[in-house]
Amino acid sequence: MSAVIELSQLSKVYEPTPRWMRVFARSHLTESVRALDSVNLAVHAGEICAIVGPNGAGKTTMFRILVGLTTATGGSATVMGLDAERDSERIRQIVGWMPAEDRSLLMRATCRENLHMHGRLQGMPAKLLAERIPYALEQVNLVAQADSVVAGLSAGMKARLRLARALLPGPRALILDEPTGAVDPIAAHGLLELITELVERERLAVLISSHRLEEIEALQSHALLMDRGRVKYDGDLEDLRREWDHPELELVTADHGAAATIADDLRARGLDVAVDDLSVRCRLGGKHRVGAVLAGLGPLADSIEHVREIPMPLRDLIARVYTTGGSK
Ligand SMILES: Nc1ncnc2c1ncn2[C@@H]1O[C@H](COP(=O)(O)OP(=O)(O)OP(=O)(O)O)[C@@H](O)[C@H]1O
Repeated sequence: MSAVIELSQLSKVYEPTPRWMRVFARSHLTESVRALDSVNLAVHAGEICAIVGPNGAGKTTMFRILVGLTTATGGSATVMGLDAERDSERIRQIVGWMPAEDRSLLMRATCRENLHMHGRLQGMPAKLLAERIPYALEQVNLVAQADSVVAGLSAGMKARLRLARALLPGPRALILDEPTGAVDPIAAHGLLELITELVERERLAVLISSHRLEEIEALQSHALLMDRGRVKYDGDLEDLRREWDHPELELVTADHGAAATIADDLRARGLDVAVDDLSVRCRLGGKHRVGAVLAGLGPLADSIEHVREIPMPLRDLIARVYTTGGSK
């Protein structure tokens, strides 16, 4: 099956602002910035790919290239085989785009009016819009609010209206830049559930960026970890965990003497150990696996009452990928 969204060696360098323009520019570049450096990616129909990375990683630049708002300086970006630069008009008809900062909702207009105006600005004929607006409102559960003024809606509803806007053209791909940015955690959870259902129902290919890692984990998606324009990891979050997780092992012992003896034994095997009352904790990883660590305790294991393996939070897992530069 061929990919819906495909990036091949995609690169983008922002050139320094010419000297004569610096006087006029509010902010200007004195050196060139490599925002994307040979990025490869394939997202298929029905697949969500989470783009994760610190500020300046290149997420927004990638999205803007895909929707034709800026051009690449190397490589290519295609959606359903259409080139993001040459076929940008047609791409806009098959890609729904929800930008991160969006102050473009008309607060005094209704949801329906907002969708109508947006559709017209995108060049959609009125007849087509008359069909698409009720469909888009239904997809995001805003039918009851169709004629409500936007100013009176909750942040979660406003985010759903922005999603409805992205759905207007009947897209095959969705690009969502920080979709839950201004939304409280409960509404954010609802929005992500809605997106997941949509993807399954409509078989959309989705690129999504979020600074909230717990959300990305909940999506159970493919993940592209980026740093300063380069790809650090490309794969399933589950595989990422399998490869990089250094879980914490907690052994709860019967008495203080046993806790101290077990801690000494583990330290002698090179593990970093902390003792808290009857509980002995150590971080696993590398050659240290749970089974081997427990087996190595021999008869000492008889004094263990409870064993718990605590996975690393996704935040720490990703930090490990960024900081260790390849050694697991
Ligand atoms: N229009 C521009 N002109 C010059 N440099 C830019 C421009 N847009 C982005 N950059 C630079 O390109 C790099 C990547 O920025 P980009 O906004 O794509 O990253 P990001 O991962 O989306 O970051 P954030 O999470 O902060 O939005 C940064 O160093 C940024 O300063």
